[in-house]
Amino acid sequence: MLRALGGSLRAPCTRPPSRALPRSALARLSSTSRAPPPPPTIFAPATGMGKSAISILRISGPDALEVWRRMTLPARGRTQSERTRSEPPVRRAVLRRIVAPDGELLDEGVVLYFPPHSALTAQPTLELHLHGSPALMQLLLRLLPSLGSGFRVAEPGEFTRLAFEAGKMDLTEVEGIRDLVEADTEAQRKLAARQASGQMRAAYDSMRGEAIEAMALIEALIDFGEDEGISEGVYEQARQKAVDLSERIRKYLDDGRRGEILRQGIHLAIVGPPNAGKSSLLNWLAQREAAIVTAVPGTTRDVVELALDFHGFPVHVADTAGLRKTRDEVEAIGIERAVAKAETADIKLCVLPLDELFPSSSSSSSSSSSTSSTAPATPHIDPLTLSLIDPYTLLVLNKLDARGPPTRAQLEALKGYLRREGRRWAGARAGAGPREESDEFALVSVRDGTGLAQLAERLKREVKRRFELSDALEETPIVTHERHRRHLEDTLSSLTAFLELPSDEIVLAGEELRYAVRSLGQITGLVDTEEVLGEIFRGFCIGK
Ligand SMILES: Nc1nc2c(ncn2[C@@H]2O[C@H](COP(=O)(O)OP(=O)(O)OP(=O)(O)O)[C@@H](O)[C@H]2O)c(=O)[nH]1
Ligand SMILES: [Mg+2]
Repeated sequence: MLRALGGSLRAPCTRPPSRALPRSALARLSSTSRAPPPPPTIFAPATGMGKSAISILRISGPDALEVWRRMTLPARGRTQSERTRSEPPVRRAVLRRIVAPDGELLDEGVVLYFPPHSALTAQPTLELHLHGSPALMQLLLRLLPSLGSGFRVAEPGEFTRLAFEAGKMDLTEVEGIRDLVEADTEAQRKLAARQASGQMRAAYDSMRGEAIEAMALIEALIDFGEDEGISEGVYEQARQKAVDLSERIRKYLDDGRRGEILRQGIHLAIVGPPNAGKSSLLNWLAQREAAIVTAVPGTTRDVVELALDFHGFPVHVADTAGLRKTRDEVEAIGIERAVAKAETADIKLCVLPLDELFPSSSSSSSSSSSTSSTAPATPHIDPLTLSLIDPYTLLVLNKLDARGPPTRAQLEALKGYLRREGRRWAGARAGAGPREESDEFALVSVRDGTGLAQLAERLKREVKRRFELSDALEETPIVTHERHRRHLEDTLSSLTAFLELPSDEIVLAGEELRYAVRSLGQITGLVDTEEVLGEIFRGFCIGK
């Protein structure tokens, strides 16, 4: 709706003068082509479009004060001096009557004025704080264009783009604000706030500073080296700077993609053989009947996904089809999807039913404690399930209620079996003593709830260990966007190329360092950003 309105209100674009035009037309056009056209005055609701206590309409551009002059009047009972005020006070809330250009009273609200130097957009900016009526907002959006041809509805992210173009924000801060608006959970909010506050800008600016220093040394060698007898250690100094910077960038890149994963959500897959209790576990995590549970093995066919706020972390949980050999075409597709999900998951919960894991003891489930003296049967896990167990997999042994807790000897046998099969899993430690056993396997009964609180606690520890941010950026270097990672990788390969060059290839060396400086500048938007700007600002809502 808003987009369509904006499209129809867009100012017609001015074309450059054509040679075929008659003289008079050319003269007219050339007089206007000398000065760039004035920027438009853009407007949009800064708050949601639903009913609310207050909604804010933001207007920014050279003609913003026209709205004050033609669509506001002093509030009832105000002094004479306020009646005659032609300009609003700067950055001070004033109560005004809001009127249509034809004089009809529309509302009474608070008006705030930011002159160019204190407005983020660097343009005169007015905010009307109105009663939160969608009808009123719609009406104002229709009325504003009648104030002049320069008025139009803002495009998504246009206010922020003006702030970027005015140098009031860099690209990382812009992305941080967008992420803050999009944040669903506490961890995402924290990450976005860190970025929006300029922490990452500072880090990337200082990296760029280091690259510039190295480049300046090489440039000095190129310009003056031989003639002016610049001291010998200069090339070595530049090399050392490049080595240090490469090290720093490697630390950033080696973050396990924590930032990107946190922003987009942690992917958790529940995998395991059929009938293990995977869907039951999903339902417990979701606290609702999200997936079908039956006693029929192979109940879940497709991936069932849901998004959770898990202790402040955004988690996408996927319940998957039970893994087994099958001739059933539909089930086989489900299993393929399950494997694909598991392979791209950040964390896996592999659910193994105790009664199938230790088959020989199933007949003596009631006397499991007495079986500890006899050698336990070798546990068995289906090869497909086995192949998915990796250091990011928590092993969940389910159906504790049905067969009693496994003996220590059985758990040792299970560990031995997994190790012989070359599997490592989250919490597995060589020679771990009994005290760590609770970390190695989660023993649960999803049916009666035994062990589930401990499992949730264990999962929380795993998520925090891998994704929690420390407050200081240098302690937990983190890359939040794929775009930043790409530029950092480019920087690193330029620095590596520089370091591999023989010292007499000084011109090429200078060129490689220039590439490095350029790639770092692209992260914050200092250079060559036009192609990425559209991409970044498109992600904003109208009014930001
Ligand atoms: N005794 C017992 N039964 C359980 C437990 N957890 C699940 N079940 C039962 O095991 C059966 C299978 O449970 P599901 O959650 O559907 O198992 P699944 O792993 O999703 O099975 P598929 O979708 O077939 O792969 C159901 O009858 C559940 O009620 C448990 O802790 N103890
Ligand atoms: Mg299931």
